[in-house]
Order: sequence, then C-alpha cells, then structure tokens
Amino acid sequence: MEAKLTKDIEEHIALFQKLRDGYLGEVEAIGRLLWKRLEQGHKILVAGNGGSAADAQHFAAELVGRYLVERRSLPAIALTTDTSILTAVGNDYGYDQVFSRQLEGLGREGDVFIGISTSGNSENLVRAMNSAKKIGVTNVALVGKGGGRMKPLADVALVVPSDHTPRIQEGQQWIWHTWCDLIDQFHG
Ligand SMILES: O=C(CO)[C@@H](O)[C@H](O)[C@H](O)[C@H](O)COP(=O)(O)O
Ligand SMILES: [Zn+2]
Repeated sequence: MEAKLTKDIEEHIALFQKLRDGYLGEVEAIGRLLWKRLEQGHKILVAGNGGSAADAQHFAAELVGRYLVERRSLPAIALTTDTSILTAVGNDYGYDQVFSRQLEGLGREGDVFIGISTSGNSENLVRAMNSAKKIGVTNVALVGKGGGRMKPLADVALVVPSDHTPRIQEGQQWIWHTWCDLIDQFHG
C-alpha cells in the first residue's frame, strides 16, 4: 500500500513540476483575462460534473465571498447549484442541456464561461460552450487528457498535462486557486 501511495505523491509532484516549469504564463494570462472582464463589469459562469462541479462551486465561492484579501464581492455563478433548474432542465430537455440552458438565460456578451472537465468530453459542457459562442461569451476550457472535444471550442484552453483523473483535478484546483490569487492582486 505504501508503495502505491508513494507513487501517487510522486505523480502529483511530477505534475506540479511540469506546471511550474511550463504553464505559469498561460495560467497568468487567463487570470488577467478574468480580471479584465470582471473590471469591465462582466461576470464569470463556471460549470463541471462530479468533482469538477465541486470545483466550480468552490471557485465561485472564492470570488463572491473572498479568497485571501479583503476586496469587493465579484460576480461569479456556478451553474451546478440550483437543484430546481438542474432537475427541471434535466427532466424536460435532458442532462446534456443543464448548462447550455443556463448559459442562454444568464450569459451576456463579454462574460466568461469556464468549463472544468478532466476528459474535455462531457456533452453538457460541450453544449454550453456552443451556446456561449452564439452569445459572445468567452469560453475558457480547464481540461486534461489532451483537451478532448472542449479544446477546439475554447477561446482559451488550459490543458493539464496528465491522463490521470485525480491528478488532473489536483492540478486544476491549483490553477483556479491561482486565478483567485491573481484576481486579488490585480484588484489591488
Ligand atoms: O471526481 C471524480 C473523479 O475524481 C468524479 O466525480 C468525476 O468528476 C465524474 O466522473 C465526472 O462525471 C467526470 O467528468 P469529466 O471530468 O470527464 O468532465
Ligand atoms: Zn474526485
């Protein structure tokens, strides 16, 4: 068992070394984009399935509440939280539309949609990105496993360099926490 746990930690460390050595510029550029849009009065919409739904909510909570410093509340909505919307849209239109329908109702030109997925292939996120495109919402894909179907739909894609779901999620958590940190700093 210890050998397995050691291997997991080594895999985690190797991934974070890759992020440190090759991804800081991309992470910062997206942090700047998010801040620019917030500063202009736009909002962030964020979604994912399973563990990524939890990430979407965690990220939105850091923005609406606070991260590490005192600043004004920033507008971010996780599309994973309203069980009445999720059950109504899921029941009436299908689970594939639970995010795209909300995007169509809540998204405005200039907003940013962040789709969080390890595979990059979740149909409800692919559909949300297609809806975002139609209304001028900028698509950020935070994905893994090469980026899947979401990567080519994104205005900006950040592909975590791993094929292992839990490691990808760990990398993604560091990335969106870093976006919170950058937003705190840019806010001044
Ligand atoms: O958290 C995990 C696995 O660590 C799971 O709940 C996982 O998020 C779910 O299987 C998701 O449905 C996977 O979707 P995706 O990352 O491929 O978009
Ligand atoms: Zn998980």
